[in-house]
Amino acid sequence: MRDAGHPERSSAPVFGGKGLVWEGEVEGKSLWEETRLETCSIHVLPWHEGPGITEPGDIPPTPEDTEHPALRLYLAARLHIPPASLFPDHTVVVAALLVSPEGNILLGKRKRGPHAGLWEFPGGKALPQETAREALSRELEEELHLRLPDHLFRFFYVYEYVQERLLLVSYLAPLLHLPGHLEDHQEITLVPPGDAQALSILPGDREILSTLLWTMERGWSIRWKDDAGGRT
Ligand SMILES: Nc1nc2c([nH]c(=O)n2[C@H]2C[C@H](O)[C@@H](COP(=O)(O)OP(=O)(O)OP(=O)(O)O)O2)c(=O)[nH]1
Repeated sequence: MRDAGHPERSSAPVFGGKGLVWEGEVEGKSLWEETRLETCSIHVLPWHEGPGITEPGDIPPTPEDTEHPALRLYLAARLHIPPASLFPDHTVVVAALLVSPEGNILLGKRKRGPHAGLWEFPGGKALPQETAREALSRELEEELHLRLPDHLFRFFYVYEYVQERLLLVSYLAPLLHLPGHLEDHQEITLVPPGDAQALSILPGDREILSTLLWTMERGWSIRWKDDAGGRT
């Protein structure tokens, strides 16, 4: 795994902070399941200009066709391209926002290391050859013996730790079952996203949560509705 604090790297931001992609819905159906990108409308929150919406047809076909880092990572996720391969000078960390049927989010309290005692989302560093889904599946299995559902990515948020050259990418997914094992965490909790902000968490996670609340205040639900492979 690459060292996030490598001294030879410059600290110029690629993002200038953060980026959000939220998939829209058509007739209540998550567009993640749509295979045709041209039918998809997504909300993008550029870090400088405020919220914006891309219309169907505006979405570039591949990550190479856009300079927009959040869109690049979003397209990589949809097209099963390893996210770390797009940003070879960065460490890419994938984190899962796992939502219970009640709408609570799962957090774990770190057992060891520099962040011991802090709450975080399950996840870890993506290996260069891994897709986001593969990296998350591996981390969730290793850390918590948790199975990753088929439904993923309706909320997709990128936070950059500029000095560390670390990109924290979060993906929303339904929590299918409770963890069977705690490897890296001393305890876990399930809390409403608003309450999670009162816990001791890392800066990137605080941004993720406040952006999640921002979207929820605008009526975007974090709960899964139904259909193939998901649950209500
Ligand atoms: N897992 C996780 N890491 C986070 C979160 N928020 C956040 O800023 N980070 C940062 C902390 C670390 O600098 C980095 C992840 O490191 P990690 O230690 O979890 O990665 P890893 O599981 O692959 O562990 P290792 O093999 O490098 O020890 O991302 C989060 O919610 N979950």
